[in-house]
Amino acid sequence: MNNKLPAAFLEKMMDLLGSDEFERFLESYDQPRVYGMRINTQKIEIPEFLEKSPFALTPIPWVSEGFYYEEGQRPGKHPYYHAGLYYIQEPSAMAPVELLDVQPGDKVLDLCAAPGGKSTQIAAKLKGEGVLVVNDNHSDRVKALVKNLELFGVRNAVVLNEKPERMIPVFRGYFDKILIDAPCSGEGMFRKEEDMMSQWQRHSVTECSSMQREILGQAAQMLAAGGYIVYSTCTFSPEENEAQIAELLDRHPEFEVVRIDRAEFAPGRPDWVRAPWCAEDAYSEQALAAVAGTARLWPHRLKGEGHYVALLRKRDSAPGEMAPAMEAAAAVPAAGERKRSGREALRRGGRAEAPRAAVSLEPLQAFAGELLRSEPFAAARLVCYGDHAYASPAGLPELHGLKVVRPGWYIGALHRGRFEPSHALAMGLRFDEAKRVVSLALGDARALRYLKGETLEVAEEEVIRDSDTGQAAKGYCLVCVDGHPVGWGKWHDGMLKNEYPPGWRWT
Ligand SMILES: C[S@@+](CC[C@H](N)C(=O)[O-])C[C@H]1O[C@@H](n2cnc3c(N)ncnc32)[C@H](O)[C@@H]1O
Repeated sequence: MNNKLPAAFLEKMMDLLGSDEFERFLESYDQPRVYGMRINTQKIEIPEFLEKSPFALTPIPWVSEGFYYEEGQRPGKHPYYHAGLYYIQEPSAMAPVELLDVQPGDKVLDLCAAPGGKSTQIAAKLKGEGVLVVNDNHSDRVKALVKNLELFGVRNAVVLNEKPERMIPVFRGYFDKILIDAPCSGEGMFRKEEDMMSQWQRHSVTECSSMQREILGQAAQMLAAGGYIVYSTCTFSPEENEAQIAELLDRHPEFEVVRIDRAEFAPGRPDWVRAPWCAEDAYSEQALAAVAGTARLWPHRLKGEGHYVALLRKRDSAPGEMAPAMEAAAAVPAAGERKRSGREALRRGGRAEAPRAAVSLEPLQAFAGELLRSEPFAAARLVCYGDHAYASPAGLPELHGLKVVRPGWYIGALHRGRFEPSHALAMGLRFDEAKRVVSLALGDARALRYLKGETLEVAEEEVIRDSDTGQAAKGYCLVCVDGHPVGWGKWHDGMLKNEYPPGWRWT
């Protein structure tokens, strides 16, 4: 494969790495690709997953939830995938979130988030506590981001489709942690996606560098004093990596590099911030020295495609720090007023209308009383956008004026006095949070038939329900496979009507 690599890329890597290391780097392109998956610890503990995993897994050293699986295994074709028990992710791409050290309760921004691999990793670390704002400026890519968050069962994420500069007035100084997984020239993707080679041109590095510079400066303004930014790329060029960090340090003296010390990772290369790749003498010596504390993941030094990661801290009393954005006033809609459809707006433009405090939540409350054992949205703020109800994480600033794709966990639709639960609600619940469940064993042929969208024969005694209250079998049931929710069904008279969304079906 290495004979397909762009000549200008090879020439540059030879200059940077020197002949010995360049040889090893080049040989890595002829090694077989490695494959990774990350266990969703929000849904299953690692030992339990390992015990029942149908895949041969070996740990990825730099991420506790990450495992290599073998070529030929197809984790995307398994009911556990449909239950959101793992995310398939390139192993070195798991490093940035690990280094961000997200804790439950943090307010975290994933600024360039689609399709959401790293967002799901952050969400698992938040364990449902705190606020996760995910954003991507590309409206089509945001759809995959929404789907992945729903599949993962994330309850506390807000999805935006915005230009970062428009987010600054809303989120100035708000976040504890920000991930910038920057758009880049993708040199670390050549082995995984050969198309990236044909797209790569020398000038794409220059274009990406100017985007990255802008995004870093914008993110810096949304971080609270004492907060952390992880900046990452899947490319090797110093213009997009060390030079970006050196420039940020010179422009924003309130930032410092936190040294990344992991045996598997190589240090950042201040000596590569030089002509002809980078402007000579453009950065202070102090900033250049600091970038040695950033990290490079090389495909010839570890089992992964390659990444660059920098961990930055904004000092506690940053000069000119603004007050954090104010929390929005509680906005639980009042009962009995008119509803309007925001669903269409979400579908067409990927964007919600402004919330309306006008929809009766009674049908939702009745559904929750009948079906839910726990109060999964108790800590959130219920908001209605048109006919659609969301549980919005508490502590969010007012989002007016922003392109909001999901203002929180999508709970369902309120139509003509009825409530239709969303697929996202099913995926965010646990087995023991529902009062009416149809639980299918992994080996039960009906599990696959459910995922294919078929109606199932289910005997009344198979509907697990609240025996204390003499609950009827008829109505919505949470369908689980091997104890993990996969969607809704509606039971009536020995049949389970399939509510699995068409776009999610097993094909
Ligand atoms: C490397 S990808 C992100 C991958 C993602 N973090 C993941 O793990 O799945 C970079 C993303 O940045 C988005 N992007 C490009 N320019 C942007 C900008 N100015 N603001 C926000 N997102 C941007 C692209 O649409 C792309 O989805």
